[in-house]
Amino acid sequence: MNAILQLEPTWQQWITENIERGVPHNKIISTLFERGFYSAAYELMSQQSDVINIPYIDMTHNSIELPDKTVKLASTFHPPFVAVIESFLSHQECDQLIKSTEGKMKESRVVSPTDGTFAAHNARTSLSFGFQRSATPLITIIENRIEALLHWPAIRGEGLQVLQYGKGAEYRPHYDFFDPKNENFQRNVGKGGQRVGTLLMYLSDVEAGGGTSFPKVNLEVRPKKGMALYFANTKFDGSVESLSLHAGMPVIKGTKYLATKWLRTNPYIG
Ligand SMILES: O=C(O)CCC(=O)C(=O)O
Ligand SMILES: [Fe+2]
Repeated sequence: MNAILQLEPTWQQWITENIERGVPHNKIISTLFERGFYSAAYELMSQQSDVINIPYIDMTHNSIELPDKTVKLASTFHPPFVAVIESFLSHQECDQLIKSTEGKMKESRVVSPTDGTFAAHNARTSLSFGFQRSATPLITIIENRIEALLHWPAIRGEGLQVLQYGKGAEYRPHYDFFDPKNENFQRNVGKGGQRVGTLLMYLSDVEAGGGTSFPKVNLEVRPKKGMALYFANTKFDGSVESLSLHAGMPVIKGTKYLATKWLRTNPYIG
């Protein structure tokens, strides 16, 4: 059964009447989000191609057909919007991506809240390497897959970052969006706008620890090689989603490899 049919008849009628009256889809979707009818909102988003201002996943089926493979939508959650996609990358693609960073990994950096520059910080103790967009044929394939999954042009994305967390390494609770109240906001959004969403791709299994946790909503996703985790950093109206606070939990046993894709509002020129 589709999501709109699962609504009370009065809501179904409300949607039909508003569409017939010519109310812009964006307005209807926005109201559905406000009222907590997330599935119906996403269903409406996937039925029309007007300008949609957030990335979205077609949740009408449990599998999603992407240009080069079919993936499985394993779990969804709201709010904040979180989706888990199984077998997004093959094991071979994961291994190849890790291999392409050999000898290139450096201490990860974070955007400093005090001056907006990138600097190493003890809140993020992984090693990382940042690729340019389309840096390798495999990265281009992955970027096209992300574009199709999220209905978001590849150009509105930063280059892929590959991260390596050894034992004890973590990324403490943080937001991926740039804080509009911070005076360095303009400097960070200047190159492509806000970071509207984040797609994490687990490149390895981890024996213990290393989950991605969302402490404000008591949710934790365990790493699984090839699995992807998407979460929205902003709401439908573009404002920041404070529930998207998240952390890479310390690795207890094993090594965690991850690829991170940050999506921007506008084309990102790196
Ligand atoms: O390591 C994780 O699970 C989270 C990574 C993360 O938050 C990020 O790269 O922005
Ligand atoms: Fe993050």
